[in-house]
Amino acid sequence: MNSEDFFTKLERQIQSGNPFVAYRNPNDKNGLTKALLQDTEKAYKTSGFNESGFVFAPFENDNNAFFIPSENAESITTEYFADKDEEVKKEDQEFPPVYTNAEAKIQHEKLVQQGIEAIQTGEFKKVVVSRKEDVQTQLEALDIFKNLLKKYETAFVYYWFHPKTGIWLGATPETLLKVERDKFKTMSLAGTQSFQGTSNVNWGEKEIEEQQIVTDSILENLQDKVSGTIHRSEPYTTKAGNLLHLQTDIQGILDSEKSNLKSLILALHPTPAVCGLPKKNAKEFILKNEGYNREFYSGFLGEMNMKKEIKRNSNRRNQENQAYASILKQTFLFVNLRCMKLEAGKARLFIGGGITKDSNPADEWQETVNKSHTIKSVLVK
Ligand SMILES: C=C(O[C@@H]1C=C(C(=O)O)C=C[C@H]1O)C(=O)O
Repeated sequence: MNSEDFFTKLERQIQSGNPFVAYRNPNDKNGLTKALLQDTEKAYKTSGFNESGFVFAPFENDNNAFFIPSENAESITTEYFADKDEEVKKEDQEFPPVYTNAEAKIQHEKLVQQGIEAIQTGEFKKVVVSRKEDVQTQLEALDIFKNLLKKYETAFVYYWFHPKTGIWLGATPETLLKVERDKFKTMSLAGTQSFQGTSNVNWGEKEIEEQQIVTDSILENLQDKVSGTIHRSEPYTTKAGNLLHLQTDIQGILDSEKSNLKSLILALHPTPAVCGLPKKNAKEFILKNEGYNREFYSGFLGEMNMKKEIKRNSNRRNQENQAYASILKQTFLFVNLRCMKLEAGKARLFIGGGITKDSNPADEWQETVNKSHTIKSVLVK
């Protein structure tokens, strides 16, 4: 449908108070933006991950993953492209004043210091600590969503609403897991620096080690679930908004006797990109010391066992050019980063960063400030 109709439908759904999700997968060449509109306010949960729909899972508590079942939702799509002129205008815009709350800074630096000390005593090798920040905004959620769509073509952009979770929006650069037939893809993403006009940059030892920990852990956790070798790229620099990260692409073939979607999710989530290593100790540290509830930040979300129709010609020389369609199931999950929870006039931002033995508390604070720009820049008209 055309974009106007798509957004009108979405507006009606918002008014109805029933759950929905609207989203666009990264780098979609057609700008394909989809929505699933649930027809009742019922809360569906999944713990088996074998249903078809859109899943929205928190950082912690495996039995609390919400989902919108395909069979109980209307599916609509549109091809939405950013108006380039409008986009340029946005790029020119100043970020809202950088939020410098002295107390928040002291608190975060203290948390980082605690993390470093726990690493020194051997509790774990890496931990990801985060904070929340509340920002005023006059914008409606739908306008924020449009801003995200316009600004972040390479990210997974979404707008989720459920009466039980509230409104969440984000633009995440991180794939948790993509599965199509027996092929899977994931990534190791860590290490951050500000984008200063070029992606041709050097990385320090701290960032290289921090990202290597994520790669090694993903490879180890997937080892007994695949058939044959797991392929991985060299680490490379990738751009996400105003930031650069180190990324390694990981892919392979699944062994269907040894794995299913649930076992893969449990093996990966939460990766050391958002939790730490070893997982258990790092998670305990986070839950005990962060001092707030992450809720769905650093959880995961996306299409789960969604039917996808592949059209292809049976024979190129076929004069009738008859198309044959085959249906396959696709899962495309992302880590919920660079996100916010929206309440009346207020956006709660969630931002974190990985701590290793070489971390510096003041730098880690600055990293969270830089990361918060991804979201802050879409909260202005
Ligand atoms: C935890 C976040 O990001 C993660 C942590 C990173 C880091 O520590 O350098 C980089 C990318 C993400 O994997 C966040 O954005 O909140």
